[in-house]
Amino acid sequence: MTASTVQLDVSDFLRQHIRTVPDWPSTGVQFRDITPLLQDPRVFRVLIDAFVHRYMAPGLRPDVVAGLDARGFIIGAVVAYELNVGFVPIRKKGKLPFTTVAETYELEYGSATVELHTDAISNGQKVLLIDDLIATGGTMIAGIKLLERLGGIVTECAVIVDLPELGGSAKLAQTGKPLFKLVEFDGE
Ligand SMILES: O=P(O)(O)OC[C@H]1O[C@H](OP(=O)(O)OP(=O)(O)O)[C@H](O)[C@@H]1O
Ligand SMILES: Nc1ncnc2[nH]cnc12
Repeated sequence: MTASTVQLDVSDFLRQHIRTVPDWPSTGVQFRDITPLLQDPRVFRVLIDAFVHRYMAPGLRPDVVAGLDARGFIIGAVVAYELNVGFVPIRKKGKLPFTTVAETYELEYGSATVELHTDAISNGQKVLLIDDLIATGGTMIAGIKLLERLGGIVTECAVIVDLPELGGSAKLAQTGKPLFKLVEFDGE
């Protein structure tokens, strides 16, 4: 069995546990809800292990994991713990108490600002940036900008779900940052 065959099986398995909610939070949005992936301990373990196995490899092992508010925290923190590296939260505006750097970006349904503590990253640290999903790519690219403003090197971005129709993964590819994704929803 080839490695790509194994990855496809995991992808199909995880896809079955993602719920699609039509017209939420607004008309026309097909919301991909990852909470069922977390509810069943067996599924949650398959999900986390898919990330951990990849990033345990010496060439891909980060110095730190950064997670995007809020669903990126759920998986990012567990992956960091399993890799025995630290975890850094990138939060929505107004939540971090210390001095911050900030980036504003557009979403599929609105706009947002994310912030990072100025002492969260050391110069030259290799960072794995994790979120649950990439849609337009605004959140992920804002996260990369924040981490790199502090001297971090974002070696890879990782998500559970890619929505390629919304253009985010193509936009991210233009930045030269690799994207690791487990499930894709395209035109469904
Ligand atoms: O690629 P983009 O178009 O930027 O969209 C992706 C982002 O949107 C969702 O978060 P949301 O802002 O809804 O916040 P939440 O995690 O707090 O629900 C999702 O969890 C990603 O962070
Ligand atoms: N369609 C979608 N489903 C879940 N999270 C999202 N974030 C942005 N677009 C989304």
